[in-house]
Amino acid sequence: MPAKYTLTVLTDFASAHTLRDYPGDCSRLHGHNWKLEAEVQATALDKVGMAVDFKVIKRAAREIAGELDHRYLNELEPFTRLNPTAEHIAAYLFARLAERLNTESVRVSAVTLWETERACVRYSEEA
Ligand SMILES: Nc1nc2c(c(=O)[nH]1)N=C([C@H](O)[C@H](O)COP(=O)(O)OP(=O)(O)OP(=O)(O)O)CN2
Ligand SMILES: [Zn+2]
Repeated sequence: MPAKYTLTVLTDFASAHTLRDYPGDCSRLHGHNWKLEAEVQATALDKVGMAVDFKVIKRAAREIAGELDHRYLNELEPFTRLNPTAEHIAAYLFARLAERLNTESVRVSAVTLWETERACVRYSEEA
């Protein structure tokens, strides 16, 4: 079995949302300090001995999360039509990160999105 390295970086953003059709108080405007864990897997190291520089992953995660920072998520695509649940936000962040970071030897393998200190969702596309 080939070697596999899993790298994880953590970033955060603050944003507000309302959950449409939610039968409870989350249907009212409220905010979260979201924590995003971006997980990247690689099977090879470069000549420095890195799978991928943490800085590269951090920059991508910060820039993409930054677009959601201090925003009302329901006003942003794709959350004008997709409910901004933790599940949908995690899937969105996964797709954006994969688009930016995936190469022949590096793949975004999972995104874990913490909505509160006690609840998170992990999104991946593993079989
Ligand atoms: N599966 C999901 N469940 C919930 C989501 C979600 O995105 N996916 N979102 C919410 C709300 O956004 C809500 O703001 C979170 O509330 P809650 O988990 O109840 O957090 P609290 O810290 O306010 O509640 P405690 O009960 O004190 O932990 C709800 N569910
Ligand atoms: Zn919420």
